[in-house]
Amino acid sequence: MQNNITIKTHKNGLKYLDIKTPQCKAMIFLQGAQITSFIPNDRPDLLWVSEENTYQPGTSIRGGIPICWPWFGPHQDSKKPQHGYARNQLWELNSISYDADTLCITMYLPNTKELLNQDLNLEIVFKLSTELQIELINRNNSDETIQVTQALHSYFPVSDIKKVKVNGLKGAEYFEFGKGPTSDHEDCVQINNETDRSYQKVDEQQAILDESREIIISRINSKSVVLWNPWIEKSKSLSNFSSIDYKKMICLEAANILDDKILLEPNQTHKLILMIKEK
Ligand SMILES: O=P(O)(O)OC[C@H]1O[C@@H](O)[C@H](O)[C@@H](O)[C@@H]1O
Repeated sequence: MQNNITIKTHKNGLKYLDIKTPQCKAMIFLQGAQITSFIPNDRPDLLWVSEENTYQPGTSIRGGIPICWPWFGPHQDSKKPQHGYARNQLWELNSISYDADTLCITMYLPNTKELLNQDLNLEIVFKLSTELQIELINRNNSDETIQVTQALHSYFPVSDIKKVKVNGLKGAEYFEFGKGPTSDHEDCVQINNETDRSYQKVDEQQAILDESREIIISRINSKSVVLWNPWIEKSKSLSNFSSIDYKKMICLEAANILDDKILLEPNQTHKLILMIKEK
């Protein structure tokens, strides 16, 4: 099969890259530079996306990997959007190349100066082969230190949330939002209720152990991990999310938040790398 990359229009007008290579299939929306599907050859999708999505321009798609930037969670100023600007903005496509079985797509967020009133650049690189690699690159072009919190808010599909285990978090300190600190002593974390945890200074690799497969998530320059499932009550207040969606997904997010915030010096660059594959 040849590489086949086309720009298509989804319902309600959102544009996305429809990608087919000999190694994988994928969908990346220009809004939010949001990848919503990554299918390595002949395997099930490694990303989850809700069927409830309305794909409205300006509204974050529920699923795939939304980008939280330049802040994570709610802003002190309640007029500013939860999880920052990047996920709802239109990104520009910069380049597409194919080398050594890997398709490389680079995009950048335009107009960051106007949005933030700060000279901070954000770029993303998708490297697609039988594995998915994403690089999120911040560059401070100003002469002042800039603080950033961020996450690649990955939604993963699971067969049944009650049967899923997550390893790689043993001993790491976490804050259940609003409470903490606490830490896990078990080899694996299991989810039985609403879970919204930020693990700090945590190992660089976790795995989601599902009945029939294992998804391996590795991170570089991402000191925090957010583990999230809204369970039943919280689901009711979420956009683009059905009452049973919580059973079929788990978020394990490559992040730098709370005490792991990034302090970017003038002219400094920070590159977070996330790698996702099936074992
Ligand atoms: O509904 P949103 O804005 O996409 O946020 C979803 C969730 O994202 C998680 O990363 C946060 O830890 C949760 O607190 C939040 O509820």
